[in-house]
Amino acid sequence: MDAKTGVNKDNPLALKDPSLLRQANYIDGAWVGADDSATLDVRNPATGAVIGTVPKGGKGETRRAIEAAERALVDWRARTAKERHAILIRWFDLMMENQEDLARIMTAEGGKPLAEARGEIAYGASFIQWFAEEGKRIYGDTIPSPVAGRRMMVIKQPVGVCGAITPWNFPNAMIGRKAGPALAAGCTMVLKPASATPYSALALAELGERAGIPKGVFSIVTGSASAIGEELTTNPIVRKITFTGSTEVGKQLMAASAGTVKKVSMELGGNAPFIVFDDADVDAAVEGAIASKFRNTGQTCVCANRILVQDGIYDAFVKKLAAATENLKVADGFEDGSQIGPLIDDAAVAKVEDHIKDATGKGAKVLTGGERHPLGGSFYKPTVLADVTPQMKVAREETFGPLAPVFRFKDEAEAIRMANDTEFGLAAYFYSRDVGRVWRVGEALEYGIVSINVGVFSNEVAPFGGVKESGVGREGSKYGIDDYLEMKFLCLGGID
Ligand SMILES: O=CCCCC(=O)O
Repeated sequence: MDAKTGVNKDNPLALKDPSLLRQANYIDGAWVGADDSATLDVRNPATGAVIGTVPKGGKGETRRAIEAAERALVDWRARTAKERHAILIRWFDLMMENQEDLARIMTAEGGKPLAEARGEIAYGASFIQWFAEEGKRIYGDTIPSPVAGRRMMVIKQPVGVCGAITPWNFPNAMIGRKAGPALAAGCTMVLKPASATPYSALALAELGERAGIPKGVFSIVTGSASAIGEELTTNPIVRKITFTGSTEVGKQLMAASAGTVKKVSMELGGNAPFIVFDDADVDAAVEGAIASKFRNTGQTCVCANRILVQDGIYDAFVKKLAAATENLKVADGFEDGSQIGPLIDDAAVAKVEDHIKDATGKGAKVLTGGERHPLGGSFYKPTVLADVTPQMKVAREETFGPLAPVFRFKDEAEAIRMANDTEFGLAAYFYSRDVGRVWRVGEALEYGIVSINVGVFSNEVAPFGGVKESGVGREGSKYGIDDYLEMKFLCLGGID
């Protein structure tokens, strides 16, 4: 037993509170199996070992969760923001009190290095705390009427029942970022977590129940993505779909939601450029590139996907980047000091390999990595490629793995052209110490987020979201609650 954390190091899933590892669905305030008792295995990607099972739910279970959410909506939206705030703050407190157990569950099912997993729990919880407060600030408006004898007002009301689909790469934080604003606004939610990482979601439902979230307000259905997704997107009771995941699946969900004209929030794929100009602080840029590229083993929609470096500093930059990459510790997420964990599955490794093969076949050079890690399974060595060109697959597709391809550019105009030459528009990064360039490039990049001289920008107070095929809507920040509200215009006459 570790004296500091109280956790059994020989069995990392020997939790301080074992009842957080829930292997059932949470529907209408009850812990239940699938109707036909079918289950799905959940595996640890570091070892391939089965950790446990969860119900393989489908349309019927989802429909019941939606109907429960509709019943629960009546009372939940009628409560004061202050009452909802009290429950959400209890939920936040419980998440932070159980940070270590929640992080261990996340590392076991998603492979994320434990230090990063702890950080994600705090990040996910911060959305619950932030939106608990923002729920108290849902203001309306009055409008001076152009017609005598009338009064004009705008009020904001909860959208209603929301369907949420969350990814495996941030199995806690993406729930906080969706459920926080939804519940604070007075909406209810049915959530389908990724099949690879359901336990993080179920643990949050367990803590939500302890915090006093009423039955039906927040249900979780694990199981078949197609069946659950179909019910969520076609059931007319559901008024909003919120999704974080690939652009391909996002488009399918948007098309399916069109039949009942649901509101949608989509946080989709990226192809983030990371531009380093000649005038940058090269050491700071290398540090930022490592943080951005290798966060969550490169499996983040905002990870640098294309590193664009200006001619004058290209050689110095790639040398330093390769050296820093070589120093990263690849290990099981539970091992002390692990910085690069396993990829989520074999398909993810195959994509990295395909991008490297394509690039080296067209002239790119491997500076470090470029092969599977001796640990085996889905561990891959963090890799730096030099002499990468726009003709290679890595220029167009999101690798979603520990591969840093470094492109070369001549001047500012070329860098902007290369950076914007993609259908995606989520996050972009650049390093420069020229204040004029900072404004010019910041304004010219066609992205929802532009991070300047900073490698990791995410937090609960900032708006997160993309343009072009990277998505619709914003999460987090004072704007994030708007996606869960409808505006109503009240026009009052006949009172004078
Ligand atoms: O893959 C994208 C999830 C969001 C990451 C972040 O919030 O920084």
